[in-house]
Amino acid sequence: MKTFDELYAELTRKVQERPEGSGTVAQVDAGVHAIGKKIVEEAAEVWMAAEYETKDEAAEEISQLLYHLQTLMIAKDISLEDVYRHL
Ligand SMILES: N=c1c2ncn([C@@H]3O[C@H](COP(=O)(O)OP(=O)(O)OP(=O)(O)O)[C@@H](O)[C@H]3O)c2ncn1[C@@H]1O[C@H](COP(=O)(O)O)[C@@H](O)[C@H]1O
Repeated sequence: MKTFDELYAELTRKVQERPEGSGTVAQVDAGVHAIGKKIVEEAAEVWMAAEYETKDEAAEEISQLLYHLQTLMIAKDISLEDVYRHL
């Protein structure tokens, strides 16, 4: 189990170190347009899961959406503080 902040730190490290086989590195390299499409897809999956699937399935879809939002943040050099300042 990991927190939002811990995942962000892990993904940031991965993108800096570029380990072989990292999906995150591939996502960030694919760029903002590709990540944006993934976010829209994942958001729709969250909506559908919340309407028609179990609580646990909805939670899993939410975790995937949060992951893809973080890849966009990293691709755009947006820090946690940049976001939290608006909460
Ligand atoms: N939390 C996640 C995570 N959530 C979602 N995803 C990605 O999002 C995809 C889920 O999308 P879908 O359900 O739409 O599945 P899919 O359509 O088969 O996916 P694609 O064909 O589009 O890749 C997964 O296949 C992963 O590629 C994630 N990929 C990685 N992480 C975590 O990120 C960290 C770094 O991962 P790597 O960079 O891969 O080492 C690790 O701690 C991982 O657990």
